Amino acid sequence: MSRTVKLAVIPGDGIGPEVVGEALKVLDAAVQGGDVRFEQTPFSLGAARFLETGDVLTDADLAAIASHDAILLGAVGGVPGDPRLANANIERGLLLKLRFSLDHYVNLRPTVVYPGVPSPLSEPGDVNFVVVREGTEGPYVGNGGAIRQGTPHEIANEVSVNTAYGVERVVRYAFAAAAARQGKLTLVHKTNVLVFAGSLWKRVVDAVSAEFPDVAVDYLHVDAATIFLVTDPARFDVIVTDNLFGDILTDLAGAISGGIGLAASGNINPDGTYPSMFEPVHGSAPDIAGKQLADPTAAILSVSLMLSHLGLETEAARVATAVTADIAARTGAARTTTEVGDAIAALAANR
Ligand SMILES: NC(=O)C1=CN([C@@H]2O[C@H](COP(=O)(O)OP(=O)(O)OC[C@H]3O[C@@H](n4cnc5c(N)ncnc54)[C@H](O)[C@@H]3O)[C@@H](O)[C@H]2O)C=CC1
Ligand SMILES: CC(C)CC(=O)C(=O)O
Ligand SMILES: [Mg+2]
Repeated sequence: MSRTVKLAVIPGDGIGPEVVGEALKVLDAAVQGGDVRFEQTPFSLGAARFLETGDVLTDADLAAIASHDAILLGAVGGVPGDPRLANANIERGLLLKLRFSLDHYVNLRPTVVYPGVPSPLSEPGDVNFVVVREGTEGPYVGNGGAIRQGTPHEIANEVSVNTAYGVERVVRYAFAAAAARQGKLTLVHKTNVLVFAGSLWKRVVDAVSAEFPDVAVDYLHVDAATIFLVTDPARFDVIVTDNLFGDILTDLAGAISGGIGLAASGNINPDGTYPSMFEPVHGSAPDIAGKQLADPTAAILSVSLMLSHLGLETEAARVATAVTADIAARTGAARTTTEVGDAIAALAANR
């Protein structure tokens, strides 16, 4: 029986359109000749759209996106410091609004060191872990404000919101992920200083652990976690952490595993009430945009995560295998964004 998947595509800004173009090329190659068809709807959103129209994300945009089965996003955001974007708040008004409105409470960020990949680690070892980052709470909720702004007496607050409901559901997801993997869960927080939020996270992990007796639980303060991600990343299986720590740790995870151009992610609504959204971990990289210098592999691997989420495991594996083969064959010679996409698409089509 044939199946149609409605895919919302948000290429975004900077290198977003470049990497999404290659990711869609690989998606086409991976599903060609099969029973599943991706019906794509492009959405022009991001800094460029804001500068043109003044809109960031309208209610109509959100409703239209929500009516799809899945979302593929490149990256959004302009050149940091661009005064024309000072009041736009693209990241919060677009990216975070999508994550919050579509209840993407699991931000899933796997890290693997692929064979042959140049890693800055002297001994990368068996690096294969996944960060389960909370996606709808923490300091990113926009609960804050400033008084006496612009004066020497300014006070700016940015409150981290952690609810028992929000923490429990992501922790439960992380335990289930660990149980299905190597059976090890590491909570990363800063319980020694952020005592209220930290206490909640710790108590929830302790309580949920009773339901998963086969999962070994570990705890690290976030500063120590950055040490071990560099010196002993093989110790990690599943890391569960809040929105901010997860954001920071996963750029580091990208860097130790061959570069941010390889780091994929899924913003998951595990309940299936809303479409999940897949995107590379990286941003819009204005410094290299338009130069064919971006590595599209992270966006391509995000397509693999999307296919797997949609239950299309054969197609997901086809993309992942093509990426693995391409990475293993990399010689260090520079290739354009398009050349990398073409090579991986050819491998994904060759079966
Ligand atoms: N999910 C999203 O849409 C995100 C958006 N942003 C936004 O992106 C803009 C730029 O942010 P930055 O802090 O510079 O982070 P960034 O991730 O865009 O870039 C950091 C560094 O990584 C490099 N890089 C990123 N992706 C790459 C790729 N695929 N291949 C090769 N090199 C790559 C860039 O050239 C840059 O040197 C900002 O407006 C920021 O707010 C940042 C992070 C995530
Ligand atoms: C712009 C941020 C909200 C997004 C980000 O850096 C991320 O999700 O990794
Ligand atoms: Mg980030």
